[in-house]
Amino acid sequence: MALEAWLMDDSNEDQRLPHHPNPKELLTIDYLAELGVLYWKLNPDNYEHDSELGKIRDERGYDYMDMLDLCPEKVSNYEEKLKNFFTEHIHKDEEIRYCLAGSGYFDVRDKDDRWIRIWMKPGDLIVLPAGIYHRFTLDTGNYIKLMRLFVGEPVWTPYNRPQEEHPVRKEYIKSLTHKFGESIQAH
Ligand SMILES: CSCCC(=O)C(=O)O
Ligand SMILES: [Fe+2]
Repeated sequence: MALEAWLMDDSNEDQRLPHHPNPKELLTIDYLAELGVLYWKLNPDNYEHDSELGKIRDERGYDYMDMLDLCPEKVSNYEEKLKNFFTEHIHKDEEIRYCLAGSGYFDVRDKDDRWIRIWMKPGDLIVLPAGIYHRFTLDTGNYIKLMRLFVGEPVWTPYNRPQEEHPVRKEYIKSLTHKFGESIQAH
């Protein structure tokens, strides 16, 4: 099963609901690629000995790895962390997440500043580019186990929106402009 991503509706319902538009319409991997979002489908049962994962890590320099098991028993300040994850932000570096169990939603802004919802399930590995506005929420299953990857010493610092003057944000907008021309708006 390929990755599922869609344009979110703008209802104020629970963030853990899918927020599918009516009619339901899925976006393509190419659409995400245009935003700089990368995606791989891997075998999550084999993550400790997976040569495909090893190859991606080698090629992209992801030498750091740890696990985030998002349940109240294993995470300190669980509620606060979830609240922060759902606050729109950017990072100076890529955000690389590999879902090993459970599921959840990564929301990213598209070039027209609309929310795209990406449903992460076991085997889904995504890379969000530095400077893209995004947020994360659990879905109604209420559980996810993620592998976090990074190049070198990890820095997880979020910079909450607005960050229009942040050099990394500007760089990201420039990369979009190269792809889409001048029609894209700076927000
Ligand atoms: C649960 S990992 C995703 C949340 C996030 O955007 C972050 O950690 O920066
Ligand atoms: Fe983030």
